[in-house]
Amino acid sequence: MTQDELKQAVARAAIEYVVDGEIIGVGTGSTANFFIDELGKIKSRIKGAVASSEATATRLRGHGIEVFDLNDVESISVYVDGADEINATGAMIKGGGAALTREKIVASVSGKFVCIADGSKLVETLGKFPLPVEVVPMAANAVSRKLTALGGQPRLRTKPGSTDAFVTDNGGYILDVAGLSITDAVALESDINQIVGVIAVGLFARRGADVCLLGTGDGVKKLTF
Ligand SMILES: O=C[C@H](O)[C@H](O)[C@H](O)COP(=O)(O)O
Repeated sequence: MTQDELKQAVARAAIEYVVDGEIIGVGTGSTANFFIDELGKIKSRIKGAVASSEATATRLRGHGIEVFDLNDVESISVYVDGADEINATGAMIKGGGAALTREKIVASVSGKFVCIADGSKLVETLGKFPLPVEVVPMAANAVSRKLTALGGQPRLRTKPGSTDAFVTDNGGYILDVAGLSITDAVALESDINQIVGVIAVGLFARRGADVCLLGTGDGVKKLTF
């Protein structure tokens, strides 16, 4: 199976977690897009969705799914999203698609986090994928120095084909931090959160996934944490 076929398989499997009549939290990225397309096929079963990015909101609306402002929602039963890396404890690196901050917010108010990923995302130790850190633009260099002191090699994310800084939905910049071998994800998440100027770090450790649907050549494997 191709990587897209694996992503589509886990997206289809995630429909099992949809609670009829409820508002569902929806992540961002290519795997989440397959899930949105599957949601579109059963949109009559749900009340609507809370999106983790403008791109996800646009795709949801394209399927005729109502998108709710999180401030107008009391609770979310299930949040479905991809990951850049996930380890055996359900801790993840996220933010490859620049949506880490809103993803973390929606995940934090959701009852169950269902991660959907192709098998290549399961790793023994987090950190081979550069860790995204969203920062207040004026603090980019100051935060970079602190991340270097933590042993990382931060690089400012730029727009494709440009040297201009990429700007997130929230008006932030992203530092992608390479060179980290993350053995204590909870501690590192807390340390980076403490750095003044950091908006959010793409380390989902304190609030990791509850379930991971992993697409492999042998079918969809379900990991629970
Ligand atoms: O910011 C984007 C999200 O964290 C994505 O879930 C993550 O980057 C994985 O994306 P994809 O499913 O495209 O590999």
